Amino acid sequence: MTAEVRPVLAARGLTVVHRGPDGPVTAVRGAVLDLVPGRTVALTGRSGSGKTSLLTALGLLAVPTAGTVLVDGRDTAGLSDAALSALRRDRLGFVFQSFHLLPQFTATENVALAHPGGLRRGAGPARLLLNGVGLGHRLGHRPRELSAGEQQRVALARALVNRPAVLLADEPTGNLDAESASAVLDLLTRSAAQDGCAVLLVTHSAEVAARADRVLEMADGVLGGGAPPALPCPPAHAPGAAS
Ligand SMILES: Nc1ncnc2c1ncn2[C@@H]1O[C@H](COP(=O)(O)OP(=O)(O)OP(=O)(O)O)[C@@H](O)[C@H]1O
Repeated sequence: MTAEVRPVLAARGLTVVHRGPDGPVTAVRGAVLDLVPGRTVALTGRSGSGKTSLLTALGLLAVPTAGTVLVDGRDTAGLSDAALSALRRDRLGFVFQSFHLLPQFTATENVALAHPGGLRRGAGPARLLLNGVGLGHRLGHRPRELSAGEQQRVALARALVNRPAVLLADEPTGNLDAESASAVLDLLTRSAAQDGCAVLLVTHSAEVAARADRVLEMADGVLGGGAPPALPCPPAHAPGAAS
């Protein structure tokens, strides 16, 4: 019998309406979603279907128009900006389409700065993660001295260095060749399997989606269902695992 696993991040009736120049645009319509420790969910859908809007609301970066996001079973509606930012820092990791790396810092420093121990204590873990995504030879490069795909991998390493409970990644393999994409996917699936991280990744690639435990499709703001996870329950040490 499979033990029930509590979601670390959940959406209930999540609706996002943008105010566009020509009037409101409903980007997400009542999404319901559970992300559980140790599982990877791929989110697919055509351009403009609402994937980034959903990710942004799930990541507590924008207040939804309706519905709510729960972190560790706790409703985040009405939390102060400080409380939301603490939840983002302590529980969530992000990889955005634009990487938001700090231009004056090296690859190692960009990753280490996101480590709870700061630059000094984070440098070792940062180097390990950068090696894991094939950037061991670019540790001292600043963002402008890196290709787009290399910057994307630095952003992924930065998102993982504080061992987040949830990783939200917007097309983390979008700029990568097959070999680099495979290294990134290995790192993501390893983070899920070993650290119990719940991963949600937006992708246009059928190959990437095939490596996820579950695939969900968005169409015109509606989040469709997907095949249930094929894997057995996540590791016993994962937070939130029911006894
Ligand atoms: N800030 C905004 N103001 C107005 N409309 C917006 C805003 N952001 C997104 N939209 C609209 O909301 C819809 C969903 O956009 P979103 O970026 O979430 O789609 P997406 O599925 O991530 O697309 P892509 O695959 O191209 O990145 C689109 O029609 C878009 O034009």
